[in-house]
Amino acid sequence: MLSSLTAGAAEDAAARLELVPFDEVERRALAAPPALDALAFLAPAERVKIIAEVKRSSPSRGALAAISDPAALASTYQSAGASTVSVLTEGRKFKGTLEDLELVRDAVSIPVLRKDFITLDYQVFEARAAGADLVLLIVAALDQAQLAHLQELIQSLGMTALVETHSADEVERALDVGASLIGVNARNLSTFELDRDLFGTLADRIPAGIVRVAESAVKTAADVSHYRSSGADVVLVGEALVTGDPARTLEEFLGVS
Ligand SMILES: O=C(O)c1ccccc1NCC(=O)[C@H](O)[C@H](O)COP(=O)(O)O
Repeated sequence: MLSSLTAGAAEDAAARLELVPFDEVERRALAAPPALDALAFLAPAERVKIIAEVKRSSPSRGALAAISDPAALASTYQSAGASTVSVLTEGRKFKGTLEDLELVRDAVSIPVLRKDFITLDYQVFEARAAGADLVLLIVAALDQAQLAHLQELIQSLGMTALVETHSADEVERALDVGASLIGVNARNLSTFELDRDLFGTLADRIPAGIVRVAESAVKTAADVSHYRSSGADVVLVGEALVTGDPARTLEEFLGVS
């Protein structure tokens, strides 16, 4: 599944490249207002921080929420205490768009993450042009040379890469390219199996000074608490927020010490 998602996202980017040539998207990226310092917003603190996701649909769960106004949802997240908003921009399975990201960018003053299947420089320039401060890099979708190159490109544009892992070997690969923000996704992106204990088994491999993000599979505040007690600085939540009352749910999750 991961390889088909990645191939589909690259195909869609190639179609957009026909409309907006590479040089133009690069020019827009370089002309965009500077990116926010996401690491400052996500730095370890006394309380857990939350990246709140705009998620309409997913391959594992199908349609989750209509979300006709992503900007309003993002504003709700910010008011309820989110430290960053994640926007799924993949269209085929997640029903997201880059326009969603632009709308969210204009609505909030906290960092915005482009969550997609990124393999191309073009997608990174698109992210910056749309106002993203962070870009997701999924280690399993990239070889080491691509990972190093994209991480460097993201940094050179003033953004931060959230480098996503799912095994000890992938954490090593993230460290090798100098990632400063490492996510452990509880979801196996090929089988969709969820393992809430995976973060705890990998957290010690991520040295102090690097921000640790536990991603996916949060249903209740007890799950946030579980990640926090296993060493998470930040927890990334999608489905539980968009399918419930986003403000109340987020406030409840942030109540975890
Ligand atoms: O969510 C999916 O089904 C999925 C399937 C394949 C690749 C990626 C997928 N999701 C992306 C994410 O990692 C999540 O949207 C994110 O971590 C939030 O997860 P959740 O809180 O469980 O909605």
